[in-house]
Amino acid sequence: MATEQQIRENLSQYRDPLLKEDLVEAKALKNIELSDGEARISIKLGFPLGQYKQQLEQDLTDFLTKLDDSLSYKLDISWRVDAHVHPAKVQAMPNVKNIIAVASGKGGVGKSTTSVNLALALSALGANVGILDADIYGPSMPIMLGTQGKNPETLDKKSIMPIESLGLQSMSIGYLVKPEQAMVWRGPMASGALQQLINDTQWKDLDYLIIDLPPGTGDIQLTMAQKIPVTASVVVTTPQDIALADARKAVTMFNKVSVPVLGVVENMATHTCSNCGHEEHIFGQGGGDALAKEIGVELLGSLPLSLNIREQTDAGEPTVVKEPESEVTQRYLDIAQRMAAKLSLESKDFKVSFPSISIENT
Ligand SMILES: Nc1ncnc2c1ncn2[C@@H]1O[C@H](COP(=O)(O)OP(=O)(O)OP(=O)(O)O)[C@@H](O)[C@H]1O
Repeated sequence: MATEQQIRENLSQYRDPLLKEDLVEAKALKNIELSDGEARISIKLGFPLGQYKQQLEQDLTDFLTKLDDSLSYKLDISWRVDAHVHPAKVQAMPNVKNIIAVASGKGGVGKSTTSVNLALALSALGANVGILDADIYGPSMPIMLGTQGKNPETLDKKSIMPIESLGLQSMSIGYLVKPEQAMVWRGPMASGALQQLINDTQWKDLDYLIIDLPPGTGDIQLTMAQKIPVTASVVVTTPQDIALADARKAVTMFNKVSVPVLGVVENMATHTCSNCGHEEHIFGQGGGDALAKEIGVELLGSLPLSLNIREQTDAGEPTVVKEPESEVTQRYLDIAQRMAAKLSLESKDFKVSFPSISIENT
């Protein structure tokens, strides 16, 4: 007769492909109940599951049945995103469980396009997501989300409400000032404006806030990574060597301020012919993979150079919403899920129950 302990042991032999560890080790196993030849197993994961829930249910049932077919298995799989803060950053942001900064070593690699599609992908998986356009000098979020000309409401003359569209909450300096106005701001003023934008926005119950950082690894980026309670980061790169060298700088910057790097996303890795759909590695194969290995981070995934991505995102309907069934959307979903799964394991010993904000009077 099988015991609870045996089922736990069998379960611990299953390595989850997203977490890259077993579910017992990942503290996802919540309960096992045995009665009348049936094992009821409840599992709770720390990231949005989307379609993965059905797949995991099937894979686990098959796996457990193979090891012991004297029982039938009933799986109850659920998820909830936990709030994580880096141990060094004591103060979390109200209503925001996790902040993910998206960076690139240099401009024009498609960081904003990637940020917005990943934010939409996380939302499609079931999470509550916000996006903050931190590119003071070249805000692109209003165009990408089709929210140009919108003005955020203020409640009490201090806090501002995010703009909601396509299921995302968003905030951008582009909603508040004319582009020429911000262009003349110097470094400290730009950092100050940004910080105000971050502190004064009334986000509503976010699982993830994606911050689209300005390109580069200078003072603004460093200040932000230090002053904002960033939980983790993602680096976007293109396969060209020069971009790879710059991407390395971005990873080094996050290491310096002890922000975990969830991985690298390789953008414009291949070219998809808009006539025949043929995919070619125009910059050579495996750049992102090599970089990831060299600096010890994961390659979360690659996106092709595709006319659709450019046209859809630049027209305010990013690919993930415009073509939810497309192969490109599937890639964004896979990357988003890998990213969220990895984040669920970060500083798991430092989990805080949400909300937990400490206010000190000095
Ligand atoms: N995978 C892709 N395929 C085709 N075009 C892309 C892809 N990713 C981004 N682009 C296009 O490249 C241009 C630059 O992209 P984006 O603004 O996202 O880059 P960025 O790195 O955020 O730039 P910046 O450094 O100026 O903030 C945009 O016109 C965008 O539509």
